[in-house]
Amino acid sequence: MRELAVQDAVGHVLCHDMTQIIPGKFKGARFRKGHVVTPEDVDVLLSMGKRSVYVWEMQPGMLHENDAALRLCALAEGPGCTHKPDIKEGKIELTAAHDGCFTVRSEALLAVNRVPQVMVATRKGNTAVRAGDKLAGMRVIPLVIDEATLDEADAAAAAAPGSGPLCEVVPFCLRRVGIVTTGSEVAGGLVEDSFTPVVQAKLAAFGIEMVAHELPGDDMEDIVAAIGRVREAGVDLVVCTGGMSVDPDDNTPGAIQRSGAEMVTYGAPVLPGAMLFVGYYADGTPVLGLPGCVMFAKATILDLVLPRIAAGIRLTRGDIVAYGEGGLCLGCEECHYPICPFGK
Ligand SMILES: Nc1nc2c(c(=O)[nH]1)N[C@H]1C(S)=C(S)[C@@H](COP(=O)(O)OP(=O)(O)OC[C@H]3O[C@@H](n4cnc5c(N)ncnc54)[C@H](O)[C@@H]3O)O[C@H]1N2
Ligand code: MOO
Repeated sequence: MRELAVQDAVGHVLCHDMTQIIPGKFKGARFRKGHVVTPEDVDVLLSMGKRSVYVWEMQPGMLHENDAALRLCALAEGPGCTHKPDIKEGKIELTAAHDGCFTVRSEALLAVNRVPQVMVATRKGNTAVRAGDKLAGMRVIPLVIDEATLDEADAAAAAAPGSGPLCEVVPFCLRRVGIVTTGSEVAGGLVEDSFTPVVQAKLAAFGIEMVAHELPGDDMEDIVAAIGRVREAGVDLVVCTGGMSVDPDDNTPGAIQRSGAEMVTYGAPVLPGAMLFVGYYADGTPVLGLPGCVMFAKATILDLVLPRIAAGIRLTRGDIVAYGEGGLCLGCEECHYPICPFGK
C-alpha cells in the first residue's frame, strides 16, 4: 500500500472506500475499495477535499481482484453454468443455465483451494439443480494479486484427476422407466402396491415417465422374464422394487444379474438404503434394485443417486462407497431433505 497524490493515482487501485457527503443530497461511498482510479475521478476526488489516496500500485504481473476473479471463473465455469457480466467487489457467482445434475471435480476443487489467496466455494456436487440456482462463488483474498498465483491454481486443477472445468450441470436425459414390482403378496393382491407410486413420483420430478410395469411375484425366473419384457418396451432405465434383502424369497439381486446386467454394487453405505443394487446392461441402460425402505422413508439412497442416474452419469462402485460419510439419515421428526446433512 502506498500514499499517492490524487493526480498520480490514475490507473492504481484504491485500498479503501471514499465517503462523499453532499449536504442534503448524498452520503455514501463515492468510490469503493478496489476501484481503479480514472482520469475523470481526479477532479471528483479533489472536490471531495482529497489531496492524496492510499493505493495498491499496479505493477506488471499483478492482477486486480476483478480480473483475478475472471481467471477463476474460466477455471470453474463448465457446460450448463453461467455468470452475470458485472463483477461485484471482486466476486463472481455461477448459476445454473438449465436443470440438471450439478457435478464438481472434487479433487481439483481441493487442489485449487489449497493455493493460498484464492477461493472457490460450491454447493454439494452430484445434486439436482434447477435453472437459475446458485452453484458456486469465487474470488481472490487480496485486492491485487500476483498473476503467478492464478497460474498456480490453473496448474493445480490440471494436475488433479479428470479434466475440464471444475463445475458442470449435466442435463437430465433419461425419459422412460420400466418398473418391476416384486412380491407375491403384491402380485396376488393381498397387499396393495404402495411402492410403485412412490418411485413414479420421484422419477417424474426428473422428467422420467413409467412406460412399462410388471408384477411378477417372487420367483426368480418370473422376475427375469418381467425384466426382459420391460426392456423390450424400449426403456432407458429399469427399476426393480422389493425382494432386496436376505429372506429366502428375496430373489431380486440375483434376477437382475440373470437378466444380463453387470453389477456395480449390491449394498451401499447409506441408511436407509443399505440394500441398494446398481447395475448396467451392455447397451448402457442402468438398472436399480430398490429395497423396501424406499417405499416408506422420505429420503433414502434413491434420492442420493437419482440426480446422477437421471443425467445419464454412469455410477461406479467408488461413487457408491463415497456416500458413506453423510450417508446416515438422522431421522428428524420433520424431514427437511434436501436441506439437511443427509448425503452431504
Ligand atoms: N432379517 C433381515 N431382515 C431385514 C433386513 C436384513 O438384513 N435381515 N434388512 C432390512 C432392510 S435394511 C430393508 S430395506 C428391508 C429390505 O426389504 P426388501 O427390499 O427385501 O423388501 P421386501 O422383503 O420385499 O418387503 C418388505 C416389506 O414391504 C412390503 N412390500 C414390498 N413391496 C411392496 C409393494 N410394492 N407395495 C406394498 N408393500 C410392499 C412387503 O410386503 C414387506 O412387508 O428389509 C429389512 N429386513
Ligand atoms: O436397505 Mo435398508 O434400505 O438399509 O433400509
